[in-house]
Amino acid sequence: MAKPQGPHPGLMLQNYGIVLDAGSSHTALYIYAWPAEKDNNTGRVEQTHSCKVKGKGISSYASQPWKAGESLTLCMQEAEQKVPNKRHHETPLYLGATAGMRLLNMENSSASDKVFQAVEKALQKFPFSYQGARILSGQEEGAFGWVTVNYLDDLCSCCVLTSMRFLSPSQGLETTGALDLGGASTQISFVSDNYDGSESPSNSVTFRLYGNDYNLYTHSFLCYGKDQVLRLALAQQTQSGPRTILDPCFHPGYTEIKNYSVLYDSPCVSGRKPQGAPENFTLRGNGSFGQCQEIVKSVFNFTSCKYSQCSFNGVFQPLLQGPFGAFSAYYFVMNFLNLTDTSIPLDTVKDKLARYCATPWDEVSYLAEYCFSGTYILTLLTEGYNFTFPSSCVYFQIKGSDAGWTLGYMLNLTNMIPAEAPDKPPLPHYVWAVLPICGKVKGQRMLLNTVLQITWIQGLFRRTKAFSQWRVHLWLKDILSI
Ligand SMILES: Nc1ccn([C@@H]2O[C@H](COP(=O)(O)OP(=O)(O)O)[C@@H](O)[C@H]2O)c(=O)n1
Ligand SMILES: [Ca+2]
Repeated sequence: MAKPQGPHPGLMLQNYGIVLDAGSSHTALYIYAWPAEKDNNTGRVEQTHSCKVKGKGISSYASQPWKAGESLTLCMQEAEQKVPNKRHHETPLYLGATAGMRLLNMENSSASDKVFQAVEKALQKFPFSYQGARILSGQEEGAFGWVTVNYLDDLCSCCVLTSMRFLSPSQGLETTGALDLGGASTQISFVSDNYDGSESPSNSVTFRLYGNDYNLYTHSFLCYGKDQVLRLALAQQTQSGPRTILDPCFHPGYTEIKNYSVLYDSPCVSGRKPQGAPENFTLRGNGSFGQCQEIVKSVFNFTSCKYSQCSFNGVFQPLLQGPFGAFSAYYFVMNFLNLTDTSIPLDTVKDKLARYCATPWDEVSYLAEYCFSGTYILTLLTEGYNFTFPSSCVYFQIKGSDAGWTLGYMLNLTNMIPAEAPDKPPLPHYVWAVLPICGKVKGQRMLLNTVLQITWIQGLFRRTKAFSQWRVHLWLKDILSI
């Protein structure tokens, strides 16, 4: 179905918003734009530009905080070029930091404050409307990722419509879960019919969508991002303080000298450094997927669960309900390994990964960590969260690789999607629903022109004024592909 024609894009006055994603491994800047017209009922927020900040994440500048500010300059100058001059002053600028800064704040809160001061000083030099820099809670990170996933077009790139059913508004609209894998934390967020938020309320975020209450389940596992999990796995293997380890998660022929102090310099493993360990140890790869998976499994705790059911580490998780969009490192790693096709049987995926891990290092020769990361992702999904493949619809790409919490964060803070909401019935009389079965997208698209009105019920963000005014209108369009 053809999209509704608006005015010529060149004639349209655009609004802009800028979000800096200060992740544990690096910072990225995103520019979003949307039509400024009032009463515009086709308004969509689109990402118009992104810029990857050179160097590491801002938490890595703990001992030289001014450098954290400086590191942002080039991308900010680029943003000055990309946003038209006359819109600069009205363009809100946000910086949200995630698990890297969460860990630094736990470890050394004055260092974390200094990093924020430096970042703030640098950002305020630019002509945008600076709205603050802060650490997102894990819940916010998960919930905003979910908002983004459900806002983006082309949600169901791995789902085919195998059945259509009518849903009355009281039955609600099927939403897509969000899986975010970072370097230092990982988030899972989804709506499950079996979850009303009463069990483990700290995992619950309640939205009101079209007069329907949705209980979003969300959890962020700090230290379970892929870079920190690698530390956990290495800590597991070096508890006796050896000079050499034979690591099955690295390719045969791979060797690396690792420093004990550097490895154990993270709150995720602190206090576990073996007494009397030498300065360094040598990591030698032996490329065995099966053994690697055993090590990776050992970083999950499955023994205690005080709830009706848990994922791991005693964390409550309701029954999975899909489809799910997996982004950030899920996408980068699985795309690199050519394993994004979740319709292939799990054993085939494991065979492929086993072959990759067993490939000698001199044939791979760069990017040493993909065997480990692939093994971790597979283990996290199947053992940690209990996804079954190929029947669980998890798709590893959402419109490029830029999906993340940033768009959802901006939609919320600008209080606007669309601020100029049209007076439309909240739901059409019928809604097509998708059964999440993995496969190829075929055929035409249905236009679902729908307004999702989200009201934050729980006082998750009570402390900040902007959040207490949460009232976001989301247009979900084109979400169904048949
Ligand atoms: N092209 C890219 C970009 C990032 N990544 C990884 O994606 C993860 C992004 O994490 P992040 O910096 O957002 O960290 P968190 O603060 O979200 O935990 C890191 O592990 C990066 O190494 C990647 O594998 N390939
Ligand atoms: Ca991230």
